[in-house]
Amino acid sequence: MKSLWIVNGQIWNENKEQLEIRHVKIENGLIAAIEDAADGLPDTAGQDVVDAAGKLLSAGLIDMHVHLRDPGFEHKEDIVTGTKSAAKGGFTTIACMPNTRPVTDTPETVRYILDKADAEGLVKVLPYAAITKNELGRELTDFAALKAAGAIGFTDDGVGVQNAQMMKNAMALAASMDMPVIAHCEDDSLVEGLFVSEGKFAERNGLKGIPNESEAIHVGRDVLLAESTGVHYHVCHVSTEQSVRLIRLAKQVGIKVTAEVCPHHLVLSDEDIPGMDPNWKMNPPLRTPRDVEAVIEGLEDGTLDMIVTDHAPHSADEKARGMQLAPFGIVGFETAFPLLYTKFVQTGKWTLGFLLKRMTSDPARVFRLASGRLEVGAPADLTIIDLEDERTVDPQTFLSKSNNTPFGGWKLTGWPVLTLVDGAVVWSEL
Ligand SMILES: NC(=O)N[C@@H](CC(=O)O)C(=O)O
Ligand SMILES: [Zn+2]
Ligand SMILES: [Zn+2]
Repeated sequence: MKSLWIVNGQIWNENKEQLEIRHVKIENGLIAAIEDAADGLPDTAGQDVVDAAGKLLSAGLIDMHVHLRDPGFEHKEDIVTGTKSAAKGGFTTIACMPNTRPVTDTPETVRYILDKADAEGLVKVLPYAAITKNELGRELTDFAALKAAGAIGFTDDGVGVQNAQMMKNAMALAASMDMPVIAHCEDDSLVEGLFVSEGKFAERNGLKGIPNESEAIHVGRDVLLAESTGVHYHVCHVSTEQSVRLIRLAKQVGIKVTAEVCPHHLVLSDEDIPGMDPNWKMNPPLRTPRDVEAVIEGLEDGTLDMIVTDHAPHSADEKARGMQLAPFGIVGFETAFPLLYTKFVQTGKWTLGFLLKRMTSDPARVFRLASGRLEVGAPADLTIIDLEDERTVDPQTFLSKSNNTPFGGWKLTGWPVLTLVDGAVVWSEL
């Protein structure tokens, strides 16, 4: 079988904290060799070659929180368009949420997702299964059967598990089978009917806002339940200062908790919302500038382990219903890396290595994935990114079926140009 060489790529050296030019050889879907460019070009006669000169070569990005909407909401997205959109964004592994129709609460639906992703998807798809049947919070799903079918964890993302005993039972059962519980933290009684955060935007518009405690109350409850059950507990889309504080404390006392944060919660606050525009409506809502500072700090000190997009496509019709009635959620794959690169790396706040770590090896570490590292023997899941390329975000060009984003018109730098999964090019504009 032919090998593939990616020559002249710039690879981040974690120890030296700098980019170095390397030639990477791919064989049988794995990284077979990484050679120093100082030794000259390798002999590539008869083999495939991609020239990555002047560009970053990274382990493929990993996104542990996405909505592919398949089965059931294919007017928003499906496994083909969702994985295309992910590939274009530089992602090679994504984990999809179970708030589908039917809810991913049976082995059949888990297998449907895995089979379709295998046959038609462009990137690796890891399905989560629901904690409770139909995500209604009343009755646990069949964890053992769902795990056997290939689910990688349990979550009712989209809604919080309201009942503490239900959550405790779920955690105890998940712990007994070495599976994580992933939580959308939201106390319904504090949120009912509200759609923006407490803060300046709500005040200016005469709206009652969602209080920060609605999220943090669940985080506090759940870290205690994680402590008593010993489960690996993972907190979804952390957005408040209080949640960061609770997770930090929980980690300090050795509770097995991990957490994620979304690009929009790192970059936007409620004060940036331009008006009653549903493309700025997502759950959790954009919080105050103080919360934005806190989640950035949390990500920097490792309290928050990884960045996830929470890619949440909704159709133009659904988003046209106005701020109050439109569904929560924004798409994320095709802007995540350039957004964060522009806002945090180009400004000198983070190193490139830090951003890459939080989007590759950290999610891989937390969820024990084989990919996420650019090293010999690892799967050749790779992304080439043009760090000089500046483009204006045009939602109409998204490969996602949906274009609900607040970032339209933003000038961003650092666009993925080629994505490989198991050594095969799944998307390229090189
Ligand atoms: N994040 C969102 O605003 N929406 C998500 C649900 C979720 O992630 O909780 C969705 O499914 O649309
Ligand atoms: Zn959620
Ligand atoms: Zn979600």
